[in-house]
Amino acid sequence: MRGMHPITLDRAWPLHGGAATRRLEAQAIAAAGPHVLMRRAGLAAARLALALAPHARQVWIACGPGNNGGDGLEAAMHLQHWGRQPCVRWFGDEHRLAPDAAASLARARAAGVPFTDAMPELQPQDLAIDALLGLGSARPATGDLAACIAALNASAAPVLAIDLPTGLAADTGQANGPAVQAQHTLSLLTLKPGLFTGVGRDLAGQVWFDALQQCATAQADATLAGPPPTRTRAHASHKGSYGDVAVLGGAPGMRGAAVLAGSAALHAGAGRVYVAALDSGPDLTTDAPELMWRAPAELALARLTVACGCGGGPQIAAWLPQVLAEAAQLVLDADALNALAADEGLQDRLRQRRQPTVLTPHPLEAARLLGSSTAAVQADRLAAAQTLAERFGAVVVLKGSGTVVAAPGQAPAINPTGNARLATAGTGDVLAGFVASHLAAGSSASEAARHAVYQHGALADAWPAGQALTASALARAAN
Ligand SMILES: NC(=O)C1=CN([C@@H]2O[C@H](COP(=O)(O)OP(=O)(O)OC[C@H]3O[C@@H](n4cnc5c(N)ncnc54)[C@H](OP(=O)(O)O)[C@@H]3O)[C@@H](O)[C@H]2O)[C@@H](O)CC1
Ligand SMILES: Nc1ncnc2c1ncn2[C@@H]1O[C@H](COP(=O)(O)OP(=O)(O)O)[C@@H](O)[C@H]1O
Ligand SMILES: [K+]
Repeated sequence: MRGMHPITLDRAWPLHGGAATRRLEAQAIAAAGPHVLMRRAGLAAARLALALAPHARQVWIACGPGNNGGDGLEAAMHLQHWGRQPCVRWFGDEHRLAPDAAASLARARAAGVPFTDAMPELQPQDLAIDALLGLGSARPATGDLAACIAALNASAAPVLAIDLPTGLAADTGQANGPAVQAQHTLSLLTLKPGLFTGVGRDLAGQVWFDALQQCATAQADATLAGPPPTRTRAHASHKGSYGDVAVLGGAPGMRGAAVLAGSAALHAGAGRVYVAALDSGPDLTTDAPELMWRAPAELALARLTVACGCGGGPQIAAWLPQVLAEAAQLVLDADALNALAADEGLQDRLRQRRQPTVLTPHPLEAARLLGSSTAAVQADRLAAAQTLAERFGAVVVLKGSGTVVAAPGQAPAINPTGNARLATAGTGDVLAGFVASHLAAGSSASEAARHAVYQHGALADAWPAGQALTASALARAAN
C-alpha cells in the first residue's frame, strides 16, 4: 500500500507487533539501503504535520535518543525547508547514536534547525511532535524525559506522535509509566496492535498509517476487524430461517439481565426468542411481548442457540452440565463463566463440546478463568484471549476498550468500534444476545462474535450526544 492513510472503520487492517515489525524493518533496510526508510518516515511525518496544522508557525519536536528521534529530526528538517519554525528538544547522546539517527542529526543541523532545552509557548494552531520513543521504549520514562512527556501532554497545540505515542507498548496497548496522549499517531511500516486495545485508543487518537513503500509480507499477528458483511433476507424466508434463541439466566433480583439479552437477540433478528428465568416468580412485564417465557426445564436445548448466564447468579452452575452437553450453539456469559472458573469438571465438559461455543468474559471474568488477575489480563489482552480460546476450544470475546475476539488456531481480531458510553450496566447482556442471534441465523462462532461486537460498538459510536445510552435502548437499537 502506497502513501499515507487514516485508519478507517470501513475495512480490515493487518496488525504486526514489535518483533514482526523489526523483521520487516531489517528486510526493508537490506533492500532499500541505509537511512532510506528513516528519510521516508521523516518526510511522511512532516507532510502529515502540515496537513493537520496547515497554519502552524511553530512546530515543537521532542526527539528521543534512538531512531524514533531520528524520524523527528528528519521531519524538523523538512518543516524548516517549508518555511515553518521547527524547534527541537533532543535527548540523544552523540557518542551512542545508531547510524541512521546520527545521519538525521547531521542533516537537521546542516539545515539550520534550532535546538532548545525549553518548551516554547505554543498557540492552539501550532503543533507538537512526539518523536521521543517508538518501538524501542524499554522501561518507564523518568527525569527530563518524563518532564518532556508531561509538557507534551500539557501543550495547547495538538500532538502528533510518530510511530507510537511515547510509553505505549506496541504489542499490548499498555503503558507502564508516563505516556504521551496524542491527538494523532502516524504508525510507520506496520500498524501495531497496541494502538487499538487497552489504553492504546486513548493515547493514540486518530491513527494514520504509512507503509514507507514496503508491503508487509509477514503474516499478521492480529487484525483490526472490518465491518461485517451485509446480509439481505431472502423473500422466501420465514422466522424459522433465522433460528431460535433461548436465554437462560435471570436469577432472583437479576431477571432484567435475561430480558436484556432476550430483547437484544430479538431486535438483532432472531426468529424466535425464549426467556427461561431461574427466578420462579411471575414473568417480568417488558415492552417486548414477543419474548416467550419458559421454565428452564422446558427448553429443547438440542435445537436452540442458548445464551447462558446473563444474571444467572450461583444457581446457573446446576444447569451447566446439561447446557454444555446439549445446547446446539452456546454463548456463555457472566455467571456461567464464573461457575466454569470455579469448577474444573465443567471446564472439562466445555473442552469436550463439539458444537459452536462463544465465551464473552470481561477482564475480571477472564482472570478468574485463567486463574490470574485483572491486571495480568489487561497487561496483554490479545494473549489472554488467545490462551482462553486455545484452552477451551471456543471463540472468546474479551470485552473492554478494543474488544479482542480470539479463536483456536487463528490470529486474534481487535474490534475497532465502541466507546466508554458502553460502560453502563447490562450492555454485556445485550452483547450476549447479539452474538446468540447471529449464531442462530447461521454464522460461525467466529463470525457471530465479530459481527456482534462490531455492531454493538457501532451503535454506541452513532448514539446521539444528548441521549442517555442505556442497555435496554441499545438492545432496541439493533438493526
Ligand atoms: N531503523 C530504521 O530504519 C527505521 C526506524 N524507524 C523508527 O525507529 C523507531 C525504533 O527505533 P529504536 O529501535 O532506535 O527505538 P526508539 O523507540 O527510538 O528508542 C530506543 C532508544 O531509546 C532509549 N530508551 C528506551 N526507553 C527509554 C526510557 N524509558 N528512558 C530513556 N531512554 C530510553 C534506548 O536506550 P537504551 O535502552 O538502549 O539504553 C534507545 O536509545 C521506530 O519506532 C520508528 O519510529 C522508522 O523510521 C522506520 C525506519
Ligand atoms: N470504555 C469502553 N470502551 C468500549 N467498550 C466498552 C467500554 N466499557 C465497556 N464497554 C463494553 O460494554 C460491555 C460491558 O459488558 P459487561 O462488563 O459484561 O457489563 P454488564 O455485566 O453490566 O452487562 C462490553 O461489551 C464492553 O466491551
Ligand atoms: K513517539
